[in-house]
Amino acid sequence: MEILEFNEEIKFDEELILVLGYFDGLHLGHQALFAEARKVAAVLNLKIAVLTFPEKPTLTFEKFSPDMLLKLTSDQKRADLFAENGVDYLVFKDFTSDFAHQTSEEFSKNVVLKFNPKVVITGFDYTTGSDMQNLKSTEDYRVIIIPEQADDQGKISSTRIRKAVEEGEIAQANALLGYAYETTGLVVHGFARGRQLGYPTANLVIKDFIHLPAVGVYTCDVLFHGERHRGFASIGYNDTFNGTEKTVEVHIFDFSGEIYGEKLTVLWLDKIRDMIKFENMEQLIAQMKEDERIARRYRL
Ligand SMILES: Cc1cc2nc3c(=O)[nH]c(=O)nc-3n(C[C@H](O)[C@H](O)[C@H](O)COP(=O)(O)O)c2cc1C
Ligand SMILES: Nc1ncnc2c1ncn2[C@@H]1O[C@H](COP(=O)(O)OP(=O)(O)O)[C@@H](O)[C@H]1O
Repeated sequence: MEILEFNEEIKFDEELILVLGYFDGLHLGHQALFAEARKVAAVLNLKIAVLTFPEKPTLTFEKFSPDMLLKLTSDQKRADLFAENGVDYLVFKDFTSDFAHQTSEEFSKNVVLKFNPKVVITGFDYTTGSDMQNLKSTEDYRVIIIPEQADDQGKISSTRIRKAVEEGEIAQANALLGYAYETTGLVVHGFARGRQLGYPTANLVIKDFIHLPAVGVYTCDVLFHGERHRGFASIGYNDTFNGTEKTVEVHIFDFSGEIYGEKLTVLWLDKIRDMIKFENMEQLIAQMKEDERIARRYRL
């Protein structure tokens, strides 16, 4: 997959299938667009381009709050997901006022046609231009609009997934994403208490602007040095020790070694319980033993 910046000069000579959207999380609803794109691309023997934005378009329209920068995936994971979904050209455009204020006709001429598309694929609620129209087929390209993808609770949406993640409903979030929600961080030093508990934990500092699961204890898998290990993790304030800072910590089962400075990816699988403020360390250890049984038993 090639990653490109959309600018005045961009022009594809080959014909393409163009997919349009922001795609936070690339969830099952989004994946339906790419499934269609792959189908059409195979029939027409064309490559797939996606035009997307580095940040959410809402930044251009609404009063800023730092939450608006939070995403379901890191930029790296998002690029990986586009590649897994069959995208050949990932093209980024800053969603500026000028871009937003184009009419749909201008959008078609200044943006869509630069991709030389045979077919353009969007979601049912994707509108273009200041006139907020659905994109329409022209002499140059055919537009396919993918209908709403839903489950028994309604539309599959990034909003629903964000809510599930932030409420700790990880299994639900994963079901809507079609993959395990993940967080990548750098292993840094904590208070060196974990080893006393019998469960050394890699404390993660997270540099990406992403939604974190709710405070609690989770079953997880950990990607580390190209291998996948089962573990359990805690997100919270270490209440038993009167902690004041929120930490993300993970213990990897059947592993020992110094891993400071390493990058780990935690795949959140299921919530085990809420955080508890225990009377003493022994109670915490007893509970963690029970948590370990649950986490080890969890089957994907
Ligand atoms: C699976 C798991 C469950 C945990 N549950 C709790 C808990 O219920 N209450 C609590 O205060 N701390 C809990 N912790 C956090 C421990 O307090 C923390 O890992 C320990 O203080 C080590 O901190 P350190 O890495 O800074 O040394 C849990 C940690 C893990 C890995
Ligand atoms: N099974 C394991 N899972 C996670 N980290 C481990 C494991 N075994 C050893 N470690 C190492 O121990 C460190 C955690 O020890 P801990 O006592 O919790 O101290 P601190 O929280 O100060 O780092 C990790 O950062 C890692 O380098």
